[in-house]
Amino acid sequence: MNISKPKGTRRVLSELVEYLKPYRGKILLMYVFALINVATMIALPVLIQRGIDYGIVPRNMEYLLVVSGILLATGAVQFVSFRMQGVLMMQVGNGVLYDLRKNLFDHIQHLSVGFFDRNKSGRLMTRLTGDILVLEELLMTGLDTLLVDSLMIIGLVTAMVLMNGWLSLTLLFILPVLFLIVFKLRGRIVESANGIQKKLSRVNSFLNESLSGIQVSRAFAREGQNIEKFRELNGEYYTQSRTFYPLNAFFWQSVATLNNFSQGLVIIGGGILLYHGMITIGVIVAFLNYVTRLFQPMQKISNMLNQMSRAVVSGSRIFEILHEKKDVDDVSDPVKPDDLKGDVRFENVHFAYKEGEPVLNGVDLHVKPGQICAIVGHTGSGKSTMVNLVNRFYDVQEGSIRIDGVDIRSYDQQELRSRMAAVMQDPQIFSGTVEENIRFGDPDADSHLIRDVVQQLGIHRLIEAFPRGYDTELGQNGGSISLGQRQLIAFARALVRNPSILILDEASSYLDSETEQMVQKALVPLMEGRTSFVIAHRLSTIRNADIILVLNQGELAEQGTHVELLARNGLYADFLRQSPREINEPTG
Ligand SMILES: Nc1ncnc2c1ncn2[C@@H]1O[C@H](COP(=O)(O)OP(=O)(O)OP(=O)(O)O)[C@@H](O)[C@H]1O
Repeated sequence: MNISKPKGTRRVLSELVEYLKPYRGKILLMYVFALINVATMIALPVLIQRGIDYGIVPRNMEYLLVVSGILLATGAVQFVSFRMQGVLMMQVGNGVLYDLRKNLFDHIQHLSVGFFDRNKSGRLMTRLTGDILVLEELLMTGLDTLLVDSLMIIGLVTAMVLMNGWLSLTLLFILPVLFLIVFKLRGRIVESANGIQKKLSRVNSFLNESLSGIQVSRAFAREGQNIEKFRELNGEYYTQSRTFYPLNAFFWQSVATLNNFSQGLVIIGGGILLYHGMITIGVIVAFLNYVTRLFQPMQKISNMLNQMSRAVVSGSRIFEILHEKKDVDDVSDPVKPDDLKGDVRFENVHFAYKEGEPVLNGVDLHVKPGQICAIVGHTGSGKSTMVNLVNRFYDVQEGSIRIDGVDIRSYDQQELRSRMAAVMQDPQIFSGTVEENIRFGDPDADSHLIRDVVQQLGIHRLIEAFPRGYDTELGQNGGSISLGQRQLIAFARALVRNPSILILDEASSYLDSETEQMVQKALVPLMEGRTSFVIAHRLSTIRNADIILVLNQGELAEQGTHVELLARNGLYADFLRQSPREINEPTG
Protein backbone atom coordinates (compact mmCIF):
# COMPACT_ATOMS: atom_id res chain seq x y z
CA MET A 1 0.00 0.00 0.00
CA ASN A 2 1.26 3.48 -0.82
CA ILE A 3 1.16 5.79 2.18
CA SER A 4 0.69 9.14 0.46
CA LYS A 5 -3.04 8.93 -0.37
CA PRO A 6 -5.09 11.15 1.92
CA LYS A 7 -8.22 9.70 3.55
CA GLY A 8 -11.56 11.42 4.07
CA THR A 9 -11.71 14.25 6.57
CA ARG A 10 -14.38 12.61 8.72
CA ARG A 11 -12.46 9.36 9.04
CA VAL A 12 -9.25 11.11 10.00
CA LEU A 13 -11.01 13.30 12.53
CA SER A 14 -12.85 10.35 14.04
CA GLU A 15 -9.52 8.52 14.41
CA LEU A 16 -8.04 11.60 16.09
CA VAL A 17 -11.04 11.68 18.42
CA GLU A 18 -10.16 8.10 19.45
CA TYR A 19 -6.74 9.38 20.51
CA LEU A 20 -8.38 12.24 22.41
CA LYS A 21 -10.76 9.96 24.31
CA PRO A 22 -8.34 8.97 27.10
CA TYR A 23 -8.00 12.69 27.87
CA ARG A 24 -11.71 13.44 27.99
CA GLY A 25 -11.56 14.60 31.64
CA LYS A 26 -8.85 17.14 30.86
CA ILE A 27 -10.60 18.26 27.69
CA LEU A 28 -13.80 18.86 29.62
CA LEU A 29 -11.93 20.88 32.22
CA MET A 30 -10.20 22.80 29.44
CA TYR A 31 -13.59 23.75 28.01
CA VAL A 32 -14.84 24.83 31.44
CA PHE A 33 -11.86 27.20 31.75
CA ALA A 34 -12.31 28.29 28.13
CA LEU A 35 -15.94 29.20 28.81
CA ILE A 36 -14.95 31.14 31.93
CA ASN A 37 -12.40 32.95 29.76
CA VAL A 38 -15.08 33.79 27.15
CA ALA A 39 -17.43 35.01 29.89
CA THR A 40 -14.77 37.32 31.35
CA MET A 41 -13.92 38.65 27.88
CA ILE A 42 -17.56 39.64 27.42
CA ALA A 43 -17.97 40.90 30.98
CA LEU A 44 -14.94 43.22 31.06
CA PRO A 45 -16.33 45.86 28.62
CA VAL A 46 -19.69 45.75 30.49
CA LEU A 47 -17.83 46.53 33.72
CA ILE A 48 -15.97 49.36 31.97
CA GLN A 49 -19.28 50.73 30.75
CA ARG A 50 -20.77 50.55 34.27
CA GLY A 51 -17.69 52.17 35.79
CA ILE A 52 -17.89 55.10 33.38
CA ASP A 53 -21.66 55.58 33.33
CA TYR A 54 -22.40 55.04 37.02
CA GLY A 55 -19.05 55.84 38.59
CA ILE A 56 -16.98 58.33 36.60
CA VAL A 57 -19.72 60.44 34.96
CA PRO A 58 -21.88 60.96 38.11
CA ARG A 59 -18.63 61.09 40.19
CA ASN A 60 -19.84 58.23 42.39
CA MET A 61 -16.56 57.16 43.99
CA GLU A 62 -18.06 54.33 45.98
CA TYR A 63 -19.59 52.74 42.88
CA LEU A 64 -16.38 53.31 40.97
CA LEU A 65 -14.36 51.54 43.66
CA VAL A 66 -16.72 48.56 43.70
CA VAL A 67 -16.67 48.25 39.89
CA SER A 68 -12.89 48.62 39.81
CA GLY A 69 -12.61 45.83 42.36
CA ILE A 70 -14.87 43.58 40.29
CA LEU A 71 -12.92 44.55 37.19
CA LEU A 72 -9.64 43.57 38.82
CA ALA A 73 -11.12 40.32 40.11
CA THR A 74 -12.53 39.53 36.66
CA GLY A 75 -9.13 40.29 35.15
CA ALA A 76 -7.53 37.88 37.64
CA VAL A 77 -10.10 35.17 36.87
CA GLN A 78 -9.44 35.71 33.17
CA PHE A 79 -5.71 35.35 33.73
CA VAL A 80 -6.12 32.09 35.65
CA SER A 81 -8.72 30.60 33.29
CA PHE A 82 -6.70 31.53 30.20
CA ARG A 83 -3.58 29.99 31.70
CA MET A 84 -5.35 26.82 32.81
CA GLN A 85 -6.97 26.49 29.39
CA GLY A 86 -3.52 26.73 27.77
CA VAL A 87 -1.86 24.34 30.22
CA LEU A 88 -4.58 21.72 29.79
CA MET A 89 -4.46 22.06 26.00
CA MET A 90 -0.69 21.49 26.07
CA GLN A 91 -1.12 18.46 28.32
CA VAL A 92 -3.75 16.92 26.06
CA GLY A 93 -1.83 17.80 22.88
CA ASN A 94 1.44 16.47 24.27
CA GLY A 95 -0.24 13.30 25.48
CA VAL A 96 -1.89 12.60 22.13
CA LEU A 97 1.36 13.26 20.27
CA TYR A 98 3.26 10.98 22.67
CA ASP A 99 0.72 8.19 22.09
CA LEU A 100 0.77 8.69 18.32
CA ARG A 101 4.57 8.68 18.11
CA LYS A 102 4.77 5.62 20.34
CA ASN A 103 2.13 3.67 18.42
CA LEU A 104 3.68 4.63 15.09
CA PHE A 105 7.15 3.53 16.14
CA ASP A 106 5.89 0.29 17.72
CA HIS A 107 3.85 -0.47 14.62
CA ILE A 108 6.67 0.31 12.21
CA GLN A 109 9.04 -1.91 14.18
CA HIS A 110 6.79 -4.88 13.43
CA LEU A 111 5.98 -4.15 9.80
CA SER A 112 7.30 -6.49 7.14
CA VAL A 113 10.37 -5.76 5.05
CA GLY A 114 8.16 -5.31 1.96
CA PHE A 115 6.66 -2.17 3.51
CA PHE A 116 10.12 -0.61 3.75
CA ASP A 117 10.83 -1.55 0.12
CA ARG A 118 7.74 0.39 -0.91
CA ASN A 119 8.29 3.30 1.45
CA LYS A 120 11.86 4.43 1.47
CA SER A 121 13.25 5.56 4.83
CA GLY A 122 13.58 9.22 3.77
CA ARG A 123 9.87 9.38 3.05
CA LEU A 124 9.02 7.60 6.26
CA MET A 125 11.14 10.09 8.19
CA THR A 126 9.07 12.91 6.67
CA ARG A 127 5.93 11.12 7.87
CA LEU A 128 7.29 10.62 11.34
CA THR A 129 8.58 14.15 11.74
CA GLY A 130 6.82 16.49 9.30
CA ASP A 131 3.32 15.04 9.54
CA ILE A 132 3.49 14.73 13.31
CA LEU A 133 4.61 18.37 13.45
CA VAL A 134 1.55 19.45 11.47
CA LEU A 135 -0.69 17.59 13.92
CA GLU A 136 1.29 19.11 16.77
CA GLU A 137 0.48 22.63 15.56
CA LEU A 138 -3.20 21.78 15.49
CA LEU A 139 -3.30 19.97 18.82
CA MET A 140 -1.21 22.50 20.71
CA THR A 141 -2.94 25.62 19.50
CA GLY A 142 -6.22 24.81 17.85
CA LEU A 143 -7.85 22.10 19.94
CA ASP A 144 -10.29 24.52 21.55
CA THR A 145 -10.57 27.04 18.73
CA LEU A 146 -13.58 25.99 16.74
CA LEU A 147 -15.95 25.83 19.69
CA VAL A 148 -14.50 28.45 22.01
CA ASP A 149 -13.69 31.14 19.46
CA SER A 150 -16.98 30.73 17.64
CA LEU A 151 -18.66 31.13 21.03
CA MET A 152 -16.48 34.16 21.67
CA ILE A 153 -17.57 35.85 18.43
CA ILE A 154 -21.23 35.01 19.06
CA GLY A 155 -20.88 36.26 22.66
CA LEU A 156 -19.21 39.53 21.66
CA VAL A 157 -21.75 40.29 18.92
CA THR A 158 -24.69 39.40 21.21
CA ALA A 159 -23.31 41.59 24.00
CA MET A 160 -22.96 44.51 21.56
CA VAL A 161 -26.49 44.07 20.17
CA LEU A 162 -27.94 43.83 23.68
CA MET A 163 -25.95 46.83 24.86
CA ASN A 164 -27.07 49.07 22.05
CA GLY A 165 -28.93 47.91 18.95
CA TRP A 166 -28.27 51.10 16.98
CA LEU A 167 -24.55 51.26 17.56
CA SER A 168 -24.23 47.58 16.78
CA LEU A 169 -25.28 48.45 13.21
CA THR A 170 -21.61 49.40 12.77
CA LEU A 171 -21.01 45.63 12.78
CA LEU A 172 -22.71 45.49 9.37
CA PHE A 173 -19.58 47.15 8.01
CA ILE A 174 -16.96 45.80 10.42
CA LEU A 175 -17.81 42.07 10.31
CA PRO A 176 -17.85 41.53 6.50
CA VAL A 177 -14.60 43.47 6.02
CA LEU A 178 -12.97 41.63 8.92
CA PHE A 179 -14.20 38.37 7.43
CA LEU A 180 -12.71 39.23 4.05
CA ILE A 181 -9.36 40.22 5.55
CA VAL A 182 -9.09 37.27 7.90
CA PHE A 183 -10.40 34.50 5.67
CA LYS A 184 -9.67 35.59 2.11
CA LEU A 185 -6.46 37.57 2.46
CA ARG A 186 -5.13 35.26 5.15
CA GLY A 187 -5.95 32.25 2.95
CA ARG A 188 -3.72 33.65 0.22
CA ILE A 189 -0.97 34.31 2.75
CA VAL A 190 -1.11 30.73 4.05
CA GLU A 191 -1.03 29.43 0.47
CA SER A 192 2.01 31.57 -0.20
CA ALA A 193 3.65 30.47 3.07
CA ASN A 194 3.14 26.81 2.13
CA GLY A 195 4.69 27.58 -1.25
CA ILE A 196 7.70 29.12 0.48
CA GLN A 197 7.99 26.05 2.70
CA LYS A 198 8.02 23.76 -0.35
CA LYS A 199 10.63 25.85 -2.16
CA LEU A 200 12.73 26.03 0.99
CA SER A 201 12.63 22.27 1.50
CA ARG A 202 13.76 21.81 -2.13
CA VAL A 203 16.65 24.21 -1.48
CA ASN A 204 17.52 22.35 1.72
CA SER A 205 17.34 18.86 0.26
CA PHE A 206 19.52 19.92 -2.68
CA LEU A 207 21.95 21.46 -0.22
CA ASN A 208 21.94 18.25 1.79
CA GLU A 209 22.48 16.06 -1.26
CA SER A 210 25.23 18.28 -2.65
CA LEU A 211 27.11 18.35 0.63
CA SER A 212 26.84 14.62 1.29
CA GLY A 213 27.85 13.86 -2.30
CA ILE A 214 30.58 16.49 -2.50
CA GLN A 215 33.32 13.95 -3.23
CA VAL A 216 31.42 12.44 -6.16
CA SER A 217 30.54 15.91 -7.48
CA ARG A 218 34.18 16.90 -7.33
CA ALA A 219 35.35 13.68 -8.96
CA PHE A 220 32.90 14.20 -11.84
CA ALA A 221 33.61 17.95 -12.02
CA ARG A 222 29.91 18.73 -11.43
CA GLU A 223 30.51 21.94 -9.46
CA GLY A 224 29.30 24.13 -12.35
CA GLN A 225 26.01 22.25 -12.78
CA ASN A 226 25.49 22.16 -9.03
CA ILE A 227 25.92 25.92 -8.74
CA GLU A 228 23.52 26.42 -11.67
CA LYS A 229 20.90 24.10 -10.12
CA PHE A 230 21.24 25.79 -6.73
CA ARG A 231 20.89 29.20 -8.34
CA GLU A 232 17.66 28.02 -9.98
CA LEU A 233 16.18 26.63 -6.73
CA ASN A 234 17.32 29.62 -4.71
CA GLY A 235 15.76 31.89 -7.36
CA GLU A 236 12.40 30.10 -7.06
CA TYR A 237 12.53 30.53 -3.29
CA TYR A 238 13.39 34.21 -3.72
CA THR A 239 10.47 34.78 -6.12
CA GLN A 240 8.03 33.02 -3.81
CA SER A 241 9.28 35.06 -0.83
CA ARG A 242 8.78 38.25 -2.83
CA THR A 243 5.02 37.62 -2.90
CA PHE A 244 4.73 36.36 0.66
CA TYR A 245 6.35 39.14 2.66
CA PRO A 246 4.52 42.11 1.06
CA LEU A 247 1.25 40.16 1.28
CA ASN A 248 1.85 39.45 4.96
CA ALA A 249 2.72 43.09 5.63
CA PHE A 250 -0.42 44.15 3.73
CA PHE A 251 -2.50 41.83 5.94
CA TRP A 252 -1.31 43.43 9.17
CA GLN A 253 -1.69 46.93 7.69
CA SER A 254 -5.26 46.03 6.70
CA VAL A 255 -6.01 44.75 10.20
CA ALA A 256 -4.64 47.94 11.77
CA THR A 257 -6.50 50.15 9.29
CA LEU A 258 -9.77 48.29 9.82
CA ASN A 259 -9.29 48.67 13.55
CA ASN A 260 -8.82 52.44 13.13
CA PHE A 261 -11.86 52.65 10.83
CA SER A 262 -13.97 50.63 13.24
CA GLN A 263 -12.98 52.84 16.16
CA GLY A 264 -13.78 55.91 14.04
CA LEU A 265 -17.12 54.45 13.05
CA VAL A 266 -18.03 53.67 16.66
CA ILE A 267 -17.00 57.17 17.74
CA ILE A 268 -18.98 58.89 14.95
CA GLY A 269 -22.02 56.61 15.36
CA GLY A 270 -21.75 56.76 19.14
CA GLY A 271 -21.32 60.55 18.99
CA ILE A 272 -24.53 60.97 16.93
CA LEU A 273 -26.46 58.65 19.26
CA LEU A 274 -25.04 60.49 22.27
CA TYR A 275 -26.11 63.80 20.75
CA HIS A 276 -29.66 62.40 20.52
CA GLY A 277 -29.46 61.05 24.05
CA MET A 278 -29.79 57.46 22.86
CA ILE A 279 -26.52 56.22 24.35
CA THR A 280 -24.14 56.79 27.24
CA ILE A 281 -20.42 57.49 27.02
CA GLY A 282 -19.71 54.19 28.82
CA VAL A 283 -21.44 52.22 26.04
CA ILE A 284 -19.24 53.94 23.44
CA VAL A 285 -16.08 53.00 25.34
CA ALA A 286 -17.36 49.44 25.82
CA PHE A 287 -18.04 49.20 22.07
CA LEU A 288 -14.53 50.44 21.29
CA ASN A 289 -13.29 47.64 23.51
CA TYR A 290 -15.54 45.00 21.97
CA VAL A 291 -14.61 45.93 18.41
CA THR A 292 -10.89 45.36 19.03
CA ARG A 293 -11.65 41.98 20.64
CA LEU A 294 -13.42 40.67 17.53
CA PHE A 295 -10.24 40.28 15.55
CA GLN A 296 -8.46 37.65 17.65
CA PRO A 297 -11.08 34.85 17.67
CA MET A 298 -11.71 35.36 13.96
CA GLN A 299 -8.00 35.10 13.23
CA LYS A 300 -7.74 31.96 15.39
CA ILE A 301 -10.60 30.28 13.53
CA SER A 302 -9.05 31.17 10.18
CA ASN A 303 -5.69 29.76 11.28
CA MET A 304 -7.34 26.67 12.63
CA LEU A 305 -9.21 25.98 9.40
CA ASN A 306 -5.97 26.25 7.48
CA GLN A 307 -4.21 24.00 9.97
CA MET A 308 -7.09 21.58 9.82
CA SER A 309 -6.85 20.99 6.08
CA ARG A 310 -3.12 20.32 6.40
CA ALA A 311 -3.67 18.20 9.48
CA VAL A 312 -6.21 16.03 7.65
CA VAL A 313 -3.67 15.26 4.93
CA SER A 314 -0.92 14.58 7.48
CA GLY A 315 -3.25 12.64 9.75
CA SER A 316 -4.45 10.48 6.87
CA ARG A 317 -0.87 9.54 6.04
CA ILE A 318 -0.07 8.75 9.67
CA PHE A 319 -3.18 6.59 10.11
CA GLU A 320 -2.44 4.91 6.79
CA ILE A 321 0.80 3.63 8.32
CA LEU A 322 -0.92 2.68 11.55
CA HIS A 323 -3.41 0.58 9.59
CA GLU A 324 -0.77 -1.02 7.40
CA LYS A 325 -1.08 -4.78 7.70
CA LYS A 326 1.97 -7.04 7.85
CA ASP A 327 2.72 -8.75 4.53
CA VAL A 328 4.44 -11.48 6.52
CA ASP A 329 2.41 -12.37 9.57
CA ASP A 330 2.51 -15.10 12.18
CA VAL A 331 -0.14 -17.82 12.15
CA SER A 332 -2.48 -17.94 15.14
CA ASP A 333 -0.56 -20.61 17.03
CA PRO A 334 3.00 -20.37 15.73
CA VAL A 335 5.71 -22.98 16.34
CA LYS A 336 8.36 -21.78 18.78
CA PRO A 337 11.40 -23.97 18.18
CA ASP A 338 13.54 -24.85 21.22
CA ASP A 339 16.45 -25.42 18.96
CA LEU A 340 17.09 -25.49 15.22
CA LYS A 341 19.14 -28.14 13.52
CA GLY A 342 19.32 -26.07 10.39
CA ASP A 343 17.87 -28.45 7.79
CA VAL A 344 16.70 -26.14 4.99
CA ARG A 345 14.56 -27.21 2.08
CA PHE A 346 13.23 -25.16 -0.84
CA GLU A 347 10.37 -26.97 -2.58
CA ASN A 348 9.35 -25.56 -5.95
CA VAL A 349 9.81 -22.00 -4.66
CA HIS A 350 8.39 -19.23 -6.83
CA PHE A 351 8.82 -15.65 -5.76
CA ALA A 352 8.28 -12.15 -7.20
CA TYR A 353 8.60 -8.78 -5.46
CA LYS A 354 6.10 -7.38 -7.93
CA GLU A 355 3.35 -9.27 -9.65
CA GLY A 356 4.36 -10.38 -13.12
CA GLU A 357 8.09 -9.91 -12.49
CA PRO A 358 9.26 -13.33 -11.24
CA VAL A 359 12.60 -13.43 -9.44
CA LEU A 360 12.76 -17.12 -8.45
CA ASN A 361 11.18 -19.80 -10.62
CA GLY A 362 10.61 -23.21 -9.07
CA VAL A 363 13.75 -23.50 -6.97
CA ASP A 364 14.32 -26.91 -5.29
CA LEU A 365 17.07 -27.29 -2.77
CA HIS A 366 18.09 -29.28 0.28
CA VAL A 367 20.80 -28.05 2.61
CA LYS A 368 21.46 -30.47 5.46
CA PRO A 369 22.29 -29.33 9.01
CA GLY A 370 25.83 -28.00 9.26
CA GLN A 371 26.39 -27.77 5.52
CA ILE A 372 27.78 -24.74 3.76
CA CYS A 373 25.71 -23.67 0.78
CA ALA A 374 27.30 -21.15 -1.54
CA ILE A 375 25.19 -19.24 -4.04
CA VAL A 376 26.72 -17.79 -7.17
CA GLY A 377 25.19 -16.08 -10.15
CA HIS A 378 25.21 -12.85 -12.11
CA THR A 379 24.08 -9.55 -10.63
CA GLY A 380 20.32 -9.59 -10.19
CA SER A 381 20.02 -13.37 -10.58
CA GLY A 382 18.23 -13.71 -7.21
CA LYS A 383 20.97 -14.68 -4.74
CA SER A 384 20.07 -12.18 -2.00
CA THR A 385 16.41 -12.94 -2.59
CA MET A 386 17.03 -16.60 -1.73
CA VAL A 387 18.62 -15.79 1.63
CA ASN A 388 15.97 -13.14 2.34
CA LEU A 389 13.39 -15.88 1.92
CA VAL A 390 15.27 -18.11 4.40
CA ASN A 391 15.09 -15.18 6.83
CA ARG A 392 11.37 -14.95 5.99
CA PHE A 393 11.60 -11.27 5.14
CA TYR A 394 9.08 -12.15 2.43
CA ASP A 395 6.70 -15.07 1.91
CA VAL A 396 6.95 -17.23 -1.19
CA GLN A 397 4.04 -17.07 -3.62
CA GLU A 398 4.21 -20.72 -4.61
CA GLY A 399 5.93 -23.77 -3.12
CA SER A 400 7.40 -23.73 0.36
CA ILE A 401 10.54 -23.38 2.43
CA ARG A 402 10.93 -25.83 5.29
CA ILE A 403 13.34 -25.57 8.16
CA ASP A 404 13.75 -28.79 10.17
CA GLY A 405 10.75 -30.12 8.26
CA VAL A 406 8.39 -27.27 9.29
CA ASP A 407 7.09 -24.71 6.81
CA ILE A 408 8.70 -21.41 7.87
CA ARG A 409 5.27 -19.77 7.67
CA SER A 410 4.29 -21.87 10.70
CA TYR A 411 7.10 -20.57 12.90
CA ASP A 412 7.01 -17.61 15.23
CA GLN A 413 9.02 -15.13 13.17
CA GLN A 414 10.97 -13.62 16.02
CA GLU A 415 11.81 -17.01 17.52
CA LEU A 416 12.93 -18.29 14.12
CA ARG A 417 15.11 -15.28 13.40
CA SER A 418 16.60 -15.38 16.88
CA ARG A 419 18.28 -18.62 15.76
CA MET A 420 19.70 -17.09 12.60
CA ALA A 421 22.24 -14.38 11.94
CA ALA A 422 23.20 -12.56 8.80
CA VAL A 423 26.14 -10.46 7.72
CA MET A 424 25.28 -8.22 4.80
CA GLN A 425 27.47 -6.35 2.36
CA ASP A 426 26.68 -2.99 3.92
CA PRO A 427 26.14 -3.71 7.59
CA GLN A 428 24.29 -1.25 9.72
CA ILE A 429 26.22 0.30 12.55
CA PHE A 430 24.27 1.95 15.34
CA SER A 431 25.43 4.83 17.48
CA GLY A 432 27.24 3.40 20.50
CA THR A 433 30.56 1.70 21.17
CA VAL A 434 32.14 -1.13 19.18
CA GLU A 435 31.25 -3.50 22.01
CA GLU A 436 27.63 -2.35 22.09
CA ASN A 437 27.41 -2.84 18.35
CA ILE A 438 28.67 -6.41 18.68
CA ARG A 439 26.29 -7.03 21.60
CA PHE A 440 23.41 -6.12 19.25
CA GLY A 441 23.67 -9.78 18.18
CA ASP A 442 22.87 -10.97 21.71
CA PRO A 443 21.90 -8.46 24.39
CA ASP A 444 22.90 -10.98 27.08
CA ALA A 445 26.45 -11.42 25.82
CA ASP A 446 28.97 -10.22 28.41
CA SER A 447 32.33 -8.62 27.61
CA HIS A 448 34.15 -11.95 28.01
CA LEU A 449 31.95 -13.70 25.48
CA ILE A 450 32.31 -10.81 23.04
CA ARG A 451 36.10 -10.83 23.33
CA ASP A 452 36.11 -14.61 23.05
CA VAL A 453 34.15 -14.55 19.78
CA VAL A 454 36.33 -11.77 18.41
CA GLN A 455 39.44 -13.79 19.35
CA GLN A 456 38.05 -16.85 17.57
CA LEU A 457 37.37 -14.75 14.49
CA GLY A 458 41.01 -13.70 14.62
CA ILE A 459 40.16 -9.98 14.52
CA HIS A 460 40.88 -9.07 18.14
CA ARG A 461 44.01 -7.18 17.09
CA LEU A 462 42.04 -5.22 14.49
CA ILE A 463 39.34 -4.23 16.99
CA GLU A 464 41.97 -3.29 19.55
CA ALA A 465 43.47 -1.04 16.89
CA PHE A 466 40.37 1.23 16.99
CA PRO A 467 41.25 4.50 18.84
CA ARG A 468 39.67 3.30 22.10
CA GLY A 469 39.47 -0.42 21.26
CA TYR A 470 36.12 -1.98 22.18
CA ASP A 471 35.03 1.29 23.81
CA THR A 472 35.42 3.35 20.64
CA GLU A 473 32.26 5.37 20.06
CA LEU A 474 30.86 4.81 16.57
CA GLY A 475 28.75 7.50 14.98
CA GLN A 476 25.38 6.75 13.45
CA ASN A 477 25.85 4.53 10.38
CA GLY A 478 29.46 3.96 11.35
CA GLY A 479 30.51 7.19 9.66
CA SER A 480 33.80 7.20 11.54
CA ILE A 481 35.01 3.73 10.49
CA SER A 482 35.78 2.07 7.18
CA LEU A 483 33.39 -0.27 5.35
CA GLY A 484 35.75 -3.17 6.03
CA GLN A 485 35.79 -2.36 9.76
CA ARG A 486 32.00 -2.30 9.73
CA GLN A 487 32.00 -5.77 8.22
CA LEU A 488 34.36 -7.04 10.93
CA ILE A 489 31.97 -5.78 13.60
CA ALA A 490 29.07 -7.40 11.74
CA PHE A 491 30.87 -10.78 11.70
CA ALA A 492 31.40 -10.61 15.44
CA ARG A 493 27.79 -9.47 15.95
CA ALA A 494 26.49 -12.44 13.97
CA LEU A 495 28.64 -15.03 15.71
CA VAL A 496 27.99 -13.75 19.21
CA ARG A 497 24.40 -14.78 18.53
CA ASN A 498 25.52 -18.39 18.18
CA PRO A 499 23.11 -18.97 15.28
CA SER A 500 22.00 -22.32 13.87
CA ILE A 501 21.78 -20.75 10.43
CA LEU A 502 24.37 -18.23 9.31
CA ILE A 503 23.90 -16.06 6.23
CA LEU A 504 26.86 -14.26 4.69
CA ASP A 505 25.73 -12.02 1.82
CA GLU A 506 28.83 -10.46 0.28
CA ALA A 507 29.93 -10.24 3.88
CA SER A 508 33.64 -9.79 3.26
CA SER A 509 33.52 -7.77 0.05
CA TYR A 510 35.12 -4.70 1.63
CA LEU A 511 37.91 -6.53 3.43
CA ASP A 512 41.40 -6.41 1.97
CA SER A 513 42.42 -9.81 0.67
CA GLU A 514 44.75 -10.47 3.59
CA THR A 515 42.05 -9.76 6.21
CA GLU A 516 39.46 -11.63 4.12
CA GLN A 517 41.65 -14.74 4.04
CA MET A 518 42.26 -14.45 7.75
CA VAL A 519 38.51 -14.18 8.50
CA GLN A 520 37.67 -17.03 6.12
CA LYS A 521 40.23 -19.23 7.80
CA ALA A 522 38.84 -18.37 11.23
CA LEU A 523 35.29 -18.95 9.98
CA VAL A 524 35.92 -22.59 8.98
CA PRO A 525 35.76 -23.96 12.56
CA LEU A 526 33.14 -21.35 13.51
CA MET A 527 30.81 -22.56 10.75
CA GLU A 528 30.96 -26.10 12.03
CA GLY A 529 27.62 -27.25 13.38
CA ARG A 530 25.79 -24.36 11.67
CA THR A 531 24.08 -24.34 8.34
CA SER A 532 25.59 -21.52 6.33
CA PHE A 533 24.51 -19.71 3.19
CA VAL A 534 27.32 -17.81 1.56
CA ILE A 535 26.96 -15.36 -1.30
CA ALA A 536 30.18 -14.07 -2.75
CA HIS A 537 31.36 -12.64 -6.01
CA ARG A 538 34.89 -13.63 -5.09
CA LEU A 539 34.77 -17.30 -5.90
CA SER A 540 37.70 -18.04 -3.58
CA THR A 541 35.20 -17.72 -0.74
CA ILE A 542 33.01 -20.56 -1.93
CA ARG A 543 35.18 -23.30 -3.27
CA ASN A 544 35.02 -25.25 0.00
CA ALA A 545 31.21 -25.20 0.20
CA ASP A 546 29.31 -28.50 0.50
CA ILE A 547 26.80 -27.34 -2.10
CA ILE A 548 27.29 -24.65 -4.68
CA LEU A 549 24.15 -23.26 -6.31
CA VAL A 550 24.42 -21.50 -9.61
CA LEU A 551 21.48 -19.16 -10.17
CA ASN A 552 20.68 -17.95 -13.61
CA GLN A 553 17.75 -15.55 -14.09
CA GLY A 554 15.90 -16.91 -11.07
CA GLU A 555 16.41 -20.56 -12.01
CA LEU A 556 18.68 -23.01 -10.31
CA ALA A 557 20.91 -23.74 -13.28
CA GLU A 558 23.43 -26.00 -11.52
CA GLN A 559 24.12 -27.41 -8.10
CA GLY A 560 26.91 -29.59 -6.74
CA THR A 561 30.36 -29.38 -5.21
CA HIS A 562 33.21 -27.40 -6.66
CA VAL A 563 34.75 -30.53 -8.17
CA GLU A 564 31.42 -31.80 -9.58
CA LEU A 565 30.56 -28.48 -11.15
CA LEU A 566 34.01 -28.08 -12.61
CA ALA A 567 33.67 -31.48 -14.21
CA ARG A 568 30.29 -30.44 -15.61
CA ASN A 569 31.95 -27.60 -17.47
CA GLY A 570 28.81 -25.45 -17.44
CA LEU A 571 27.97 -22.03 -16.00
CA TYR A 572 30.07 -22.53 -12.89
CA ALA A 573 33.09 -23.41 -14.97
CA ASP A 574 32.41 -20.22 -16.94
CA PHE A 575 32.54 -18.25 -13.70
CA LEU A 576 35.85 -19.81 -12.89
CA ARG A 577 37.26 -18.93 -16.24
CA GLN A 578 36.19 -15.32 -15.66
CA SER A 579 38.00 -15.21 -12.31
CA PRO A 580 40.71 -17.87 -12.39
CA ARG A 581 43.08 -16.01 -10.06
CA GLU A 582 40.57 -15.81 -7.24
CA ILE A 583 39.33 -19.38 -7.41
CA ASN A 584 42.86 -20.67 -7.21
CA GLU A 585 43.67 -18.67 -4.11
CA PRO A 586 44.13 -20.95 -1.14
CA THR A 587 41.46 -20.47 1.52
CA GLY A 588 42.91 -22.64 4.21
N1 LIG B 1 13.13 -5.14 -2.62
C1 LIG B 1 12.98 -5.36 -3.90
N2 LIG B 1 11.88 -4.93 -4.55
C2 LIG B 1 11.72 -5.17 -5.85
N3 LIG B 1 12.61 -5.84 -6.61
C3 LIG B 1 13.72 -6.28 -6.02
C4 LIG B 1 13.97 -6.07 -4.65
N4 LIG B 1 15.15 -6.63 -4.32
C5 LIG B 1 15.63 -7.17 -5.46
N5 LIG B 1 14.78 -6.96 -6.47
C6 LIG B 1 14.94 -7.45 -7.84
O1 LIG B 1 15.00 -8.85 -7.78
C7 LIG B 1 16.00 -9.35 -8.64
C8 LIG B 1 16.99 -10.21 -7.86
O2 LIG B 1 17.66 -9.39 -6.94
P1 LIG B 1 18.71 -9.95 -5.91
O3 LIG B 1 19.12 -8.83 -5.01
O4 LIG B 1 18.17 -11.16 -5.26
O5 LIG B 1 19.90 -10.35 -6.87
P2 LIG B 1 21.38 -10.75 -6.52
O6 LIG B 1 21.66 -11.96 -7.34
O7 LIG B 1 21.57 -10.87 -5.05
O8 LIG B 1 22.15 -9.50 -7.09
P3 LIG B 1 23.56 -8.86 -6.63
O9 LIG B 1 24.62 -9.84 -6.97
O10 LIG B 1 23.66 -7.62 -7.44
O11 LIG B 1 23.46 -8.59 -5.16
C9 LIG B 1 16.62 -8.14 -9.30
O12 LIG B 1 16.03 -7.98 -10.56
C10 LIG B 1 16.25 -6.99 -8.42
O13 LIG B 1 16.09 -5.81 -9.16
